[in-house]
Amino acid sequence: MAPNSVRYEGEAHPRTLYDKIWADHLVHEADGVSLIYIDRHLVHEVTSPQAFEGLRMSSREVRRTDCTLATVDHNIPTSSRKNFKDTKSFIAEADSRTQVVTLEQNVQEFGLTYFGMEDKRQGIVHVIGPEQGFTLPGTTVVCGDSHTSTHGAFGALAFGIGTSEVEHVLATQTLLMKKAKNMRIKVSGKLAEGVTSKDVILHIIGIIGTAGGMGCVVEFCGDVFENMSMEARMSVCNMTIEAGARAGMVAPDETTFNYLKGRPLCPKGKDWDKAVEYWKSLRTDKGAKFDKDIHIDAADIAPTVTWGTSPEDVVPITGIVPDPSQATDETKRTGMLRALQYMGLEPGTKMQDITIQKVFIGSCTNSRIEDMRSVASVVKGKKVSSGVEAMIVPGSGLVKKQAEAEGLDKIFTEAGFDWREPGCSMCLGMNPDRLKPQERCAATSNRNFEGRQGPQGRTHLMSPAMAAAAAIAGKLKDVRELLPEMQATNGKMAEPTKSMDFYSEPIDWTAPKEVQEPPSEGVAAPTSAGMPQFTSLDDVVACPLKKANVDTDCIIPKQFLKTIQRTGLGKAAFFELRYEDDGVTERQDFVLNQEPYRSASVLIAGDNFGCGSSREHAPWALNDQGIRCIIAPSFADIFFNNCFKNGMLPIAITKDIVEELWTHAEAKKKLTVDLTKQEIRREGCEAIPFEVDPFRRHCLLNGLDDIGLTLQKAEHIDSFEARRSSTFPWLDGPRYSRMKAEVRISTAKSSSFYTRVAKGFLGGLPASDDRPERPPAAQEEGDAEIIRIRTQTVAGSNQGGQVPQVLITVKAKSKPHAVPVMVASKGGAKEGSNGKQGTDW
Ligand SMILES: CC(C)[C@H](C(=O)O)[C@@H](O)C(=O)O
Ligand code: SF4
Repeated sequence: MAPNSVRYEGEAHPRTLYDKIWADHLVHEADGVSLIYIDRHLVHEVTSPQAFEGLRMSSREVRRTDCTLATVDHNIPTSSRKNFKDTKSFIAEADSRTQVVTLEQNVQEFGLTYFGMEDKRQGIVHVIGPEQGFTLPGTTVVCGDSHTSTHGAFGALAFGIGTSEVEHVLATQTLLMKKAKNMRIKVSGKLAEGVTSKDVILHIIGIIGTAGGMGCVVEFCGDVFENMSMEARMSVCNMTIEAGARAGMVAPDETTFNYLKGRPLCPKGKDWDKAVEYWKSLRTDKGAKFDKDIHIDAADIAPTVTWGTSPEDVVPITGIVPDPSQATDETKRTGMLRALQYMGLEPGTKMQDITIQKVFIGSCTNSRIEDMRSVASVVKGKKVSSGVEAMIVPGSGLVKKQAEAEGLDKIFTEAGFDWREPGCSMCLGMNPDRLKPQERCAATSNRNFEGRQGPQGRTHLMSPAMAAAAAIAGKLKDVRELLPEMQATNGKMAEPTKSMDFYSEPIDWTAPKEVQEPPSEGVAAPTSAGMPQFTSLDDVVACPLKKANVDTDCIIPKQFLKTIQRTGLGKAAFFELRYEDDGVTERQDFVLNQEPYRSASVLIAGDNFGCGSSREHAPWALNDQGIRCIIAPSFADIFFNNCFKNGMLPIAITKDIVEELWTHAEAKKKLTVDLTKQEIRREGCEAIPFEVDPFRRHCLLNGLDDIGLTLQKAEHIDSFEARRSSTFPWLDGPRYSRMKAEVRISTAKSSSFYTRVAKGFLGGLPASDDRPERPPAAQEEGDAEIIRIRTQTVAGSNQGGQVPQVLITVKAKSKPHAVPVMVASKGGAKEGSNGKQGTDW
């Protein structure tokens, strides 16, 4: 099979890079919904516990352990690990510890490769993927994290997903999706010295806004991106999510191939040649259509900084704090006033007059080796201004090691910087690194939302070079003024001392540990039936939340992300808007604290609701607070998606209607949201029709979960995987063929035996949710050993019907790990996941 992208090259229907990758990953298409295969799944501790628990509850396994890579980054302290014994004793904060320990247990139980705190490859999930060559051109890459867009720098289709989708990918290696629109952002010309990739992306967000890329996959092109290093491209793609697009990408080229060659998980030998040949085909065809097109001149870009609480609040460093009275739109003006008050700034203040107390260099945007070099070139031989605390947090253990090999750590510490261990650190402050209230920080991270780096903390986003300049000056500073001095000390700014050899040092791709018996052995738990239904909300109060760009950090701040449950988050909803600083006293000016809105089940909000982080904790918190439906002019893509996964209905409707509904809600009048008829009704008014995707509507009305539905398409996934193995052999992990062989060894001798066991098991399957016991006689036969028997229910072909199946996990006695074999089902579904019994799954 030729890859789809090659087959169409140059034909009558020119296609974009995104179109091609999409086509190469299409497993199945029906009713306007596509089942897309996922090549690479990165996992971290914050968004995975509930997903693994979901697998456990429904007795499911991780389908492609060889395509899944886990690490810890958000919760871990970045203090020295010299005395590290284990996570339990190292992480002082109880909830953070629980989340990390839970991941450790999950990777053990499900047999996943894991870079834990003792592993030098541990780091921020978006730094380690590319570093290992796990991220490859032409692949689909997902993670329960919005900055997965980073990996698009390699010409991959990479995007963040919610926890329900994490579970979906773990179980099926696919996602149900709708194709996004194509958007092109072209930046032509040459960047001036002192202007970096971070300035480019901040400038772009300033122009198109945080909702500018909504519903689109962005392709960055033009000489500026072509001339960028991979690190710089990653910083740009990383912040595509801040521009409202779920994914951003740059076509792979020689820079990409040079970066990748020799990395531990990259194809080798003939596979490398074959891969490069395919990767070269991954370019947008001449004449391909983009739904949105933006052109920017590189000469217009200056070192750029943020002044407010949204990444679109940018000005050149030579600019001033803007004046809200100049805003044309009322919601915008109110937003600006609030931002200035929060940031403690006066309109008209020169940006370079703003003094700072903290500097944070790190995060998945800017914690790679080039960023380290860039900072070193500015601070070499200088001192951090007195009264400023400055920290540098490398993105991974390998970045740290390389920086130290290059002597950069000495430059930092001599200048007065605190040189830390890798992690997300003060980007989000889920670990102990946080701003104090009112502290002002020059940060290289990607979000300046209220409370992001610590409650009441004030964040200015900028490039590593600019943050370094701020550290030295004690206030925001134009790094270009330092250029002559820097040239005298360093030669050229950020001159790369290229040392790829370091990265190509052979590293073993950890073999998973022996699969352990899970605690919930044999539990027959509801799966598809677990999703609440949504039909209508009759005669209910709606709460008017007259605010645009409500981000998910605002819907639920970081301190509540440490739970390993999906429930109990109601109190956390809008925590900082809702409570005074004591966290208990309600703010009277917040609408959800007023009657009758306190118990509202419908929320009517402004544009771009739910932007920012992919945290599914946001819909969980709203749901727990009693909100089942959100009406807004537009939604951020990931949040929108996450709502449906929790039986909630987001309705996108025009601004005029939203304003009309605000007035109606302010008059405390009731309304009905009817999904069956797809309309909003108010007494004495005409019904307002709304659009909802037919597939999602069907799932909501029937309370169906996607995983159950997808598992009905198992044979499509099987045959896609077989095609993928022959067309893109480099995408299968080194253990994959062994895994398949093992199943054959295990089952060939005894497939009828397994079928007998399974049928006997199904025959005795109780109607209730009593726990059937594993028959003790069925422990082993021949070379194969049954290590786990579970029942699971999947949605049947009849709407909403539940079909029990038996999943037997077997392993060859001589081989180290286990593979699930779905052998029989009851109630009309075919036997075996691939039409055969007990083989090859
Ligand atoms: C915790 C995670 C869901 C979140 C994200 O999606 O971005 C985090 O990384 C962030 O930066 O806010
Ligand atoms: S944005 Fe910050 S918190 Fe989120 S993954 Fe990146 S470094 Fe971690």
